[in-house]
Amino acid sequence: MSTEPAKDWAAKDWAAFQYEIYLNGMTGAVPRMPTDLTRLEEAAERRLGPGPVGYVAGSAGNGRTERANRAALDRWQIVPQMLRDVRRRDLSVEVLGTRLPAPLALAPVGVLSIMHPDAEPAAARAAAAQGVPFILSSASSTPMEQVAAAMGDGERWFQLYWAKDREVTRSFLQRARTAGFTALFVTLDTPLLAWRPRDLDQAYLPFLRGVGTANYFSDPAFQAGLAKPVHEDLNAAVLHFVQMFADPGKTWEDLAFLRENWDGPIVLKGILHPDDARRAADAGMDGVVVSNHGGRQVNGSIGAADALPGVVKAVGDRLDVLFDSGIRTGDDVFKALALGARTVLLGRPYAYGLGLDGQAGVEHVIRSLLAEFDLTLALSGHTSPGRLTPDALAALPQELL
Ligand SMILES: Cc1cc2nc3c(=O)[nH]c(=O)nc-3n(C[C@H](O)[C@H](O)[C@H](O)COP(=O)(O)O)c2cc1C
Ligand SMILES: O=C(O)C(=O)c1ccccc1
Repeated sequence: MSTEPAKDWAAKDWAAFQYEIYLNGMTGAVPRMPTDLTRLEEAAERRLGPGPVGYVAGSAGNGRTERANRAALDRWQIVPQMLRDVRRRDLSVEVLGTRLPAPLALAPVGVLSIMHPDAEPAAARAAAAQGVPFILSSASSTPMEQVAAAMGDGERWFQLYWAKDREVTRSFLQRARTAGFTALFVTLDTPLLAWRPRDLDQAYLPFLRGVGTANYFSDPAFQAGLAKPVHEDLNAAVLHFVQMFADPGKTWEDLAFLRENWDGPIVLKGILHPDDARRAADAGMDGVVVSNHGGRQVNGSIGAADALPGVVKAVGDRLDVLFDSGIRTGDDVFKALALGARTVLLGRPYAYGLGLDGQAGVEHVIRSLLAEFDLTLALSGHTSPGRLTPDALAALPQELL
């Protein structure tokens, strides 16, 4: 584990942003985007229309799991403590052997070009500028090598959709390593795409038009499975992508293949059951992301924050437990950390930020969330995310649920 101190600017930046936004009050200049990140979806929809925003906002079935994600966070309340000298705060955390300036990473989100033409490179630059890791999706609109170049000296984390074709997976891992990616996030909850009525009813499925296939279409192992080059038969290439990008046949035994082909940290994304968390630890994995894919896969599944304590109890001392699904505000970050997550990932809000203002929009989202989290931490009597425990929370009284 590295013990290097947090980058100097990191903790100060969120406080600087608090002042910058606050001092607008002297001139009356309002920010270009809402500082309440729960209002971004509505703003993005006005700008971009119902197709792309519907795809990002959408979830599985009738949205029960998305609501469960909110309910699972909302059922906890923070119990602030006073007179604890909170002038000096350090938001840094250690994750996967690396010190991060704050307990936040951008979740892998595919097809970002539907939100903005600058797509993944813009999100990657924003994340690097703020010192926050960007997890690049396998289903990105831009080939991984180009996104890696945009990441500069930021953390390079890659999310793998574990393809049916071994050679494609092997090739992705090799390319990712060559491009300088260090940690691998393997998403397990999407061996099939779920029933998503909003997309079906709008017939808006971007990858069926070839969006989000850049890593595949540029891959020699993928191309080897095509009768004609991609540009000569786009539909055949898209169908080939659809039938091989995921694999419902995988089992725990297959993890050995990834270990053999990746020498950095491996994190399993989409873990909800404590037994699965134990299997991940037994298989020598370095972390898990407690996540239900933002409610986009199993309708009726457990809210992610309701699954978090069980996973932390099962494996919190054996590997790093990360969390996503439903994080929207600073107090959500606080609650997830108090329940035992080491870091949270943010999904939809940064995609909306990208849609509204490109790289600057993503930076606005990161800075707003961390500024709010820093204030929540301080006002609740705490100075460091690593020291939060469930004692900082109380369960909402049953009659108010
Ligand atoms: C439009 C969209 C595309 C996504 N694409 C991927 C993906 O390619 N790989 C992946 O592991 N997760 C993907 N996810 C899931 C996110 O990584 C993350 O788990 C989820 O968005 C977190 O929930 P939140 O949006 O409530 O923050 C996607 C989510 C959205 C909204
Ligand atoms: O939409 C998603 O949630 C997702 O994970 C995905 C899968 C394939 C292509 C693009 C996005």
